[in-house]
Amino acid sequence: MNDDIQTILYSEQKIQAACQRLGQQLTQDYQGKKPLVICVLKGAVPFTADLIKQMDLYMDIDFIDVSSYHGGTQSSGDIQMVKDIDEDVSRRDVLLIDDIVDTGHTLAYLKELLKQRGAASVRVCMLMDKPEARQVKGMQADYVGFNVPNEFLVGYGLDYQGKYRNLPYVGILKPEIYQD
Ligand SMILES: O=P(O)(O)OC[C@H]1O[C@H](OP(=O)(O)OP(=O)(O)O)[C@H](O)[C@@H]1O
Ligand code: HPA
Repeated sequence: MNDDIQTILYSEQKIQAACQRLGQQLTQDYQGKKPLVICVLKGAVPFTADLIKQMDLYMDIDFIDVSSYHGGTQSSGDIQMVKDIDEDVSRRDVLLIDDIVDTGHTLAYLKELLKQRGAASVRVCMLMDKPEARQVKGMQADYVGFNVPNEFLVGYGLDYQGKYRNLPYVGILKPEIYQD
């Protein structure tokens, strides 16, 4: 699997340092609160697992699964709910955790959903932001680990055709691996 990678952009060490920095900031900002942390499946699993260990807070954790990349490298823009959360979000301080904001369609859908359900506050923590790919104007995360170039990335949760999520780093695939 590692042989399929052309370039490593964010090493395991850099990612862990980002988790530590973000975790400290979140610990300060949510002091005295008990946020409902929502991990966006499947890509945010490694990031959520590492980030919450750096947050010195009481919290509830839930999971939501929405999908718009149907196997390839292009967002369809059509978001489908695959698995909803179990918790009631009304009057909760919600912290949404995802691996990447790219076109912004997923984030726009999730923010609207949580607002409609009556969350007291909704903040978003992303490991990566790809600003050049944005299609939904003004869609931003409140906390960001890295601003990334406009490339299709894999690893640390990010997949290509379901693979590479378990890489401990984020990188770019060799061109011959892509099939679309
Ligand atoms: O800003 P966008 O263009 O909407 O892209 C961002 C979303 O795409 C990926 O999820 P995906 O839908 O591929 O599901 P997955 O996490 O299960 O891979 C990623 O984890 C984000 O949730
Ligand atoms: O660059 C990416 N790689 C994998 N999945 C993604 N989902 C949005 N952007 C990406």
